[in-house]
Amino acid sequence: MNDHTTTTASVPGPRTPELPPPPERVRAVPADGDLGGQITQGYWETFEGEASRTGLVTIARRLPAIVVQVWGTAWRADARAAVLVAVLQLVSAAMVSAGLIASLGILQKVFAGGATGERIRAALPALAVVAVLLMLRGLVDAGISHWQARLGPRVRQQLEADFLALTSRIELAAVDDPTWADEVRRANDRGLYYAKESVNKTIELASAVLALLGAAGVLGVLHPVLLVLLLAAVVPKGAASVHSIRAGYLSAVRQSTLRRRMLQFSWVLFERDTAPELRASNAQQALLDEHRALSARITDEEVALGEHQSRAALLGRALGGLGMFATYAALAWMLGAGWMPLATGGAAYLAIQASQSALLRLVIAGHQVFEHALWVEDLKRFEESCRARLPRTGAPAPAAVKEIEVRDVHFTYPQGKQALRGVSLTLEAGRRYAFVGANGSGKSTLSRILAGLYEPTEGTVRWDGTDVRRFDAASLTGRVALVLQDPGHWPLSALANITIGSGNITTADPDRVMRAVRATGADRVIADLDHQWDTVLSPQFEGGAELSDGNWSKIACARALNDDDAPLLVMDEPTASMDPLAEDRLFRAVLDEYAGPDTITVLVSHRLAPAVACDQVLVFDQGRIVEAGSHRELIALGGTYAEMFETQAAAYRSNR
Ligand SMILES: Nc1ncnc2c1ncn2[C@@H]1O[C@H](COP(=O)(O)OP(=O)(O)OP(=O)(O)O)[C@@H](O)[C@H]1O
Repeated sequence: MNDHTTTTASVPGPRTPELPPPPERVRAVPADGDLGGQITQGYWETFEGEASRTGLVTIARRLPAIVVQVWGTAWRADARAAVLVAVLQLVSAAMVSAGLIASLGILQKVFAGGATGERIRAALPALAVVAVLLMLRGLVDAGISHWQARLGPRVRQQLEADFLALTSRIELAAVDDPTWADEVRRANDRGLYYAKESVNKTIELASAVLALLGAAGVLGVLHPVLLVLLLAAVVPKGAASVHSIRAGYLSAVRQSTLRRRMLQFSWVLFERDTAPELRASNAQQALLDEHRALSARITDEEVALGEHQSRAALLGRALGGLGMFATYAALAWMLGAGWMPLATGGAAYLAIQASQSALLRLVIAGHQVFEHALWVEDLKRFEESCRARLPRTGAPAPAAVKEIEVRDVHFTYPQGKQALRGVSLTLEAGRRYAFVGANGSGKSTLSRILAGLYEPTEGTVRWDGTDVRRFDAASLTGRVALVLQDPGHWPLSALANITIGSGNITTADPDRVMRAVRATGADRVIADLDHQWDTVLSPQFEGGAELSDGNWSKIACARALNDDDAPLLVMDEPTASMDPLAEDRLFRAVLDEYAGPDTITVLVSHRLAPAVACDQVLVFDQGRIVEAGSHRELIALGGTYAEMFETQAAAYRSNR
């Protein structure tokens, strides 16, 4: 036996500090002002800094890369629709410009000298061009709607698929990180939506630019001064819009933590999990008050933002109105002074109208693309950070293992809690191990490290001498059959709830499944369901069912045992909710039937009866293994294990 797993004397862990009595006044959530700081300071500061550094020039510089990214997604989603939408939008914009030029031709003919009939006849060809263009544009616009209707949903599907494929694979430690929790919500709620919308918005922007170039070109030819004056009319409005977008964006980022906290209060008020206890403890009012307090802070922020935006819009409009007044005044003055013939004046009026509407479209589209670009950037930054936290790739983990060596393993959670402080042990095939010890002593953490869900912060885990970091992470977890302390309640059929343990919800090996459900007692649970194997284990589906906690545990254990090729079986408190007979039956099945000569079996349990049957018991205390040996050896040692065992045994005896 390895010297790390022989009987050891108790090692004292770090001292737990004294707990002072609680204050009379309870704080259910961090005090006012702490929310933004304590919970999210890290990401908030970085992000806010980033947003405030993002000026118009930077955005304009980044825009091409974003457009390429967005259109790359559109291309992957539906290449034909993407090309057609883009081309048709551009054709439509070109038609608007051509229509304007033809309209000018009509005006010039109508205002020229000669008899009215002749003038009308002279204008007829241009009129015909306008009519044909209008008709064709109607057709082109119908084509755009048709292809956009195909493209939009497919882009959404592609974006969601990319996003979920990435976020569902990211290493588990990242999911524990509260910064990630904020970012993933923001990316899901905003980033995906805006990324999808930005496909259309970039087209609108391009078509507005073309329309403006056409109209402004005409205006510039008629009189360049008009062009300058027109700019003075539109720039203030545009600046006000951009300012409002920036303020809205920064406000949304500021509120994201607050909103998440408020949503948590909404959920506990109406979700099923908390519904019984909410009513039993009459906690509704207390939680409603907390919700109201958080909601009031969001309301204040929204009101302040709305007021700020409307002030900016008012200023933009006032200045823009002055600019527009100056443009028309200049036109009138030119006509009055005889600088411009009436026909050209009419054309100029048309061109001003067209330029104004194109400029307005440009401002709105630019406004939206700018807003969308910030969120798309945010989404892309988030996806990039996820890519950096994807589990490692490498050689496939071996199908069999004779010895797993854990050497001086330390582990600290992202929240800063040190859960393991130098754990060493050797696990051998064909042997059964029991992890026991106080709550919070690190048993589950080590189980998850053994299962490949976490990587040690320090130290190594070796499979037959090979550091597991050389193995592909997914292939390693695939070699471990695992029952978690808090197993997933999958809203899937009973059968899929069992086969999902090996990553599969479409096929089953009937003999293997039957053996697993018999071993755990899940056979009787499933037999009792209305649609047996096909019953969806969620009451939120019609015909679905809810199981008791103990019965859920039987399903979770069957899920792990169905994966009986796995050389490592880890069961973390599998029987915590089971009745004594079910527990006894499960442990017998695991230890006698499943813990074969090629399997390393690890049981984590507070009930010590199965520890007696294990080959080795490892006692955890404050992140360390303080005792290791067989049941007999540890009883003889008279340490923590002996005390725990005697206390439990005495409790059972005294109850007889
Ligand atoms: N996801 C997490 N994020 C941060 N800290 C965690 C996380 N999970 C566990 N911890 C902390 O790590 C320490 C070890 O927890 P662990 O769950 O490994 O203990 P355990 O021995 O399995 O306890 P129990 O007997 O109560 O199941 C505890 O202090 C716990 O609060």
